[in-house]
Amino acid sequence: MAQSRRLAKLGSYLRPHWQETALGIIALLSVNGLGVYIPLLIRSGVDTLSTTFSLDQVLRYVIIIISLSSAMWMMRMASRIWIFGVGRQVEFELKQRIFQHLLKLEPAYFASNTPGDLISRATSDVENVRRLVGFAVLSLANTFFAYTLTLPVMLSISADLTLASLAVYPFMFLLVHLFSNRLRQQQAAVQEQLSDMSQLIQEDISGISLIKIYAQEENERRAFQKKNQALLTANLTLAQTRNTLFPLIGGLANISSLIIIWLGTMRISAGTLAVGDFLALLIYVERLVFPTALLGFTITAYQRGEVSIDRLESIFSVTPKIQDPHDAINLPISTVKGEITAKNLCYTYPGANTPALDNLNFSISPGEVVAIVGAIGSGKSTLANALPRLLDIAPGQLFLDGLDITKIVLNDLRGAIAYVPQDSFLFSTTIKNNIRYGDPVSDQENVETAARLAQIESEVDNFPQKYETIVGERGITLSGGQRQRTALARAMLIDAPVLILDDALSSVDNQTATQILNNLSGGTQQKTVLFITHQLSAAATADKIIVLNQGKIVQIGKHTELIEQQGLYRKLWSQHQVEELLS
Ligand SMILES: Nc1ncnc2c1ncn2[C@@H]1O[C@H](COP(=O)(O)OP(=O)(O)OP(=O)(O)O)[C@@H](O)[C@H]1O
Repeated sequence: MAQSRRLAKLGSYLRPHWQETALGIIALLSVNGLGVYIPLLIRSGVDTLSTTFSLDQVLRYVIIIISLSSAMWMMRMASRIWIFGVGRQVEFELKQRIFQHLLKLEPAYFASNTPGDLISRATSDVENVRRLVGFAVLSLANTFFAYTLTLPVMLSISADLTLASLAVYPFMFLLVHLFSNRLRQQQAAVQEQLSDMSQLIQEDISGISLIKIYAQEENERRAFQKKNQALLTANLTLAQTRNTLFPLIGGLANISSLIIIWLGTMRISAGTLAVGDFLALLIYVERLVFPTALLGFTITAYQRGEVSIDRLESIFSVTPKIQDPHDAINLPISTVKGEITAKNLCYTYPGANTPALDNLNFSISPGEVVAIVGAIGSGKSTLANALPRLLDIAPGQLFLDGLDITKIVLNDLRGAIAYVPQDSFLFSTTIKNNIRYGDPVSDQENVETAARLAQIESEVDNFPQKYETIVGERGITLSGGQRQRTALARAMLIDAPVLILDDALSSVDNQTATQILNNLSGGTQQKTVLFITHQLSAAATADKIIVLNQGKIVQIGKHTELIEQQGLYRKLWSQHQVEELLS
């Protein structure tokens, strides 16, 4: 990103907090104003007292200087509170923005952007921007005021001494300039390595059982060591650059103090410089040493923040592909009948060579129970994901109640569909909250009814905490079948006119599956059900079966019709019967 655009972004982060930022900067200005005034007071005190010494005078100077120094200290505190506070606010808002933005993006985005990388951006990159907005802004403003206010006064006291003491500064700025590009690149490398490592940790923790089953601990350990080593190398390279630059800056800044002491004392002994002027100059040079020595840290914080701005903006710049069109049509759930039509429906995954859905045409009447069968990878889940627009389907191909799904308000479309995906994901909360996820205010009775329809009720009753049992990370871990039926109960709780089950009964035994299907047909007279399954005995009970092969519909019909035809369904059915006999 170009420097000007980065600055514009930085400005946009600060704009909502301009008042606190302005107050902080005014406070810094006052700090530096007092920082210039106090040495002048000391000079006048020294000059006065060296001619007419009196204890009263000393006391007066001491009280004034202590009061002004206290005011300066309070102003410095206030500047830190305001500016660091803005940093924290910006951090909060960025995290909020990232999360909200991610929620708007389609699942395909998360297939190509790993959770580890996104987590690292939402944490350590946001942290870097906080330091840029807080520490770097404060430090840069402070350095700027220190120079612009102090230098004119120094020059007015002794131009040649001031210029002599500043002789080292061009070298200092040259150094900073030479190092800044290198620092930015090395900082970016550290951030990348950190993301890589977060991703590996995240993936390994999710796949821990697999690692153990395949005895890959050693390989994973080595892979981690490699990433960790790369991070260490990147951090050390960066530290090396910083450790070269910072002491060089600090050393050069100290040289300017030495120049003042050396030349100043010579002038005092020659009688061409007053002691008060010498003291004031020395204090000023010392005052400049700190912000100058800090310049290295400030620049690092600034550049680190810039790299992170780029990394965050690359998330914000992704526009959600699936969103409401400007002329979106409302479809209140109570009016939905559940008629589904596909006209030449095609879908190709980004980067794939062949379509996952290839010219599908079908029509499903309201209340129909339709089974979708076919070999692995034939496009069944893709079809299930297309209807609630989890995929970016082109307009004019898929219709609900005759309305193009891409024209329907997304929330209305999704509200009309209850969906049980292939992986029965549960949140780490109570069973009750998992079941009523789609309707969080639903009462206990509804939750229990849904659990009964999904055949999970008796098992939940056996848990000590029943529906309050926490599942997942810090609670009971459910079996695959229990997870599936909890996910099924979640879909059953919503009174949606369309129900999509993507292989949602694969982990339950035949008897339970049949019972659930009976509940489904009994309780869903008016629901349109799309039912993906590998269990052909379940498919046989459907009103209609759609047979997919390599993304194409190869057969549509009732079970009794399809087994009469030569074709894929008859082949699958024969295989199924052999499996039934063997089991
Ligand atoms: N995110 C993706 N990116 C690219 N290709 C994908 C993606 N998801 C699925 N595919 C491909 O699309 C085709 C259809 O996949 P889909 O998951 O719809 O099959 P399926 O019939 O549901 O299979 P299964 O019975 O195993 O669930 C497959 O060739 C698959 O490799």
